[in-house]
Amino acid sequence: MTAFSSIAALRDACTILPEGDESAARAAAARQGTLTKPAGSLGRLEEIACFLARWQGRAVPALDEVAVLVFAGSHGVAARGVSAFPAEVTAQMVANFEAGGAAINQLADMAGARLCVLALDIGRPTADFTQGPAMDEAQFLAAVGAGWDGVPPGAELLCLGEMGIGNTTAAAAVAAALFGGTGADWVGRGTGVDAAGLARKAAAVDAGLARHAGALADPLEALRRLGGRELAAMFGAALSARRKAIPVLIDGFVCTAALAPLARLHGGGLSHALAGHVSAEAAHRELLAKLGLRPLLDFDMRLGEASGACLAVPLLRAALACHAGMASFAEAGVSEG
Ligand SMILES: Cc1cc2ncn([C@H]3O[C@H](COP(=O)(O)O)[C@@H](O)[C@H]3O)c2cc1C
Ligand SMILES: O=C(O)c1cccnc1
Repeated sequence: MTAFSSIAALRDACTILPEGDESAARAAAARQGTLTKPAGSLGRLEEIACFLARWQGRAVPALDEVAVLVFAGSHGVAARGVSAFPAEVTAQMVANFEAGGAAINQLADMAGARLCVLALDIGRPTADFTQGPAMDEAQFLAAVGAGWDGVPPGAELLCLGEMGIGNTTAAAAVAAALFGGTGADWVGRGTGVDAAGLARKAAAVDAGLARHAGALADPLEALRRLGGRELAAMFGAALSARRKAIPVLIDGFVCTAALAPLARLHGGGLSHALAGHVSAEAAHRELLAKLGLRPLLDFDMRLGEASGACLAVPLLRAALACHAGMASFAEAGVSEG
């Protein structure tokens, strides 16, 4: 049983989205106005406190339960020489996640977050999208459903990330389908391909865009035909989080491209999400700009795995420490301006 029995049912779920708790957001903003600091002086920390209030539905939000979900998938397009690493690294890294040896294990620990890794049929790559749809409808809905089901109900914040050799090519193809342009506009070095590898990536994206041209006006079809299981799962998880009133931290280029169809289907589709960082992957800055997302960090990271999302968690904790812990002018006996 998957969460969605058809693409039409999934599309319906994407078009009617809760807008968050306006009164909790207002109460948080009012509280910020009473705290012992000049109005607005904590800048984005204040915005973050109000954002978390809106999406958690309480004036004083908490981050006791932070979940990190990393989805792994295998890509048919990897056979086209689009990555600096062989496809088997995906399964090897899943084992590394399980053994605690990857970057995300350390960053999730440091962030006080619970890491969950979900491998999605990694023994069975998607189809090469230059030849046909990456996933058939059943495969796509199963992956979206795995993401939907993977969100822990009690989470107060969800960090999303991925592992999948070749997936910066899939992400570039999805971004090009949603926002226009050619492969060259959206591909980057990924794991570190050379100039010839970069040209192969651009050519693969262009071939995919041409192959699926008639179907790409539909954001869900773009994700199904050009994406991958871990991208579809991140999309499903972000949609589920929206329904469960759980705010989301987006990771890098791949994660952003995976969630972008939600913004294309619904104007405010990603208003429950913050961009944890801007990745060094070439087109991430542009993709965030297209989505109106301003990254929290700009750290030259280009890893994926939810690493950039996790690294931003302490900023959210800092926002809430001030929001919950500061005294008001009245409590502290400080004169107001
Ligand atoms: C050891 C290793 C660990 C990783 N962790 C994340 N990625 C990242 O690199 C991959 C995307 O880059 P490309 O499109 O060039 O293959 C994804 O698996 C992504 O999560 C890794 C890549 C490698 C090699
Ligand atoms: O920004 C990303 O998501 C990214 C960049 C390089 C490799 N893998 C992921």
